[in-house]
Amino acid sequence: MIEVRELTKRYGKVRAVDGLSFRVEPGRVTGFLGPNGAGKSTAIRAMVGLDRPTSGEVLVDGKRYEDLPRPLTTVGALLDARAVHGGRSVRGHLAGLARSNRLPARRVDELLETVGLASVADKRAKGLSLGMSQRLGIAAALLGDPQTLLLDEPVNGLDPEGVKWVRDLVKRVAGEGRAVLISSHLMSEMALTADHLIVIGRGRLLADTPAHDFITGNSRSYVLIRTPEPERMRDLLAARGVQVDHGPDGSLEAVGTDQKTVGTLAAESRIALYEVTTTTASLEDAFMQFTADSVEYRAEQGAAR
Ligand SMILES: Nc1ncnc2c1ncn2[C@@H]1O[C@H](COP(=O)(O)OP(=O)(O)OP(=O)(O)O)[C@@H](O)[C@H]1O
Repeated sequence: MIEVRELTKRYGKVRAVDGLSFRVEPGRVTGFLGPNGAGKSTAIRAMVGLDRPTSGEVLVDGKRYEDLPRPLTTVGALLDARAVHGGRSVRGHLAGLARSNRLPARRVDELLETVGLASVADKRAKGLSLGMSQRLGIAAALLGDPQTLLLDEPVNGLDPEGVKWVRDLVKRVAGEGRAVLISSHLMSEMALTADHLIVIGRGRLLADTPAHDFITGNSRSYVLIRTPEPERMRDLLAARGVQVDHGPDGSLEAVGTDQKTVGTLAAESRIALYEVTTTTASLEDAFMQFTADSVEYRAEQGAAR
């Protein structure tokens, strides 16, 4: 479990992270979202002691990273997949990490199998494709069998099979009662993977909420109706207090009702229906809506100063 407490990190005049507080709880996958430059990587680096906070702190299982006796057995992280010693082989890279962290050497071959790199174990780590480097980085993060896993953009460069592999892996790891934080710009993937979301913008916390609530709270679901008699249909729904907007191509968008109600009303009034579809927004829609609002809000705040 990770506890971020009032974390601030400044680079010169830039507040990369600004008074950020949240927890990464065990037993679930927490998605870490934010527009480019929001401060996600900086926050993750601070969690594993690679960046010293300007103020505030991060606790991993109640301790600061630098006070952990054997950090890799507590928290594993994938930050920059390309940051490996190029001259070493894939196996050599993991074996070196295992040795310096007093971890059993047999873990290395186990993990090479787990992440699907056994066949390239003797290749130079530098020659790996981005996707394979990501797998190697994930293997390194898992080496100490940690209770907390931090993955910064782990599916970057992976093919669809690799993306699914990461999704299944993090779900399994969280299912074992571990804490997982994963950042990604692939919203469709986050929607399939994350149980909980932390959304940040300009270094500040914007949302800390179950993924499902974030999507329903920041998007509009409606019943799309196509009929040759849109005006009559609209009046019927409006008379029952349903908000009806005009969609593209003469369609109607009814908010706060369902397909059954629409179908029954139309049948009772002998109105033909060509289409009745419930439309729910995606995480991507919700994220765009949510961050657009926050950008506007921040711009106004900035102007008021
Ligand atoms: N080492 C550094 N020196 C100076 N500025 C930095 C440094 N690292 C990050 N920044 C700045 O801090 C801000 C946050 O960057 P960070 O990489 O943490 O964001 P991010 O949310 O991970 O972005 P992305 O989604 O693009 O990866 C940016 O304005 C960035 O330019």
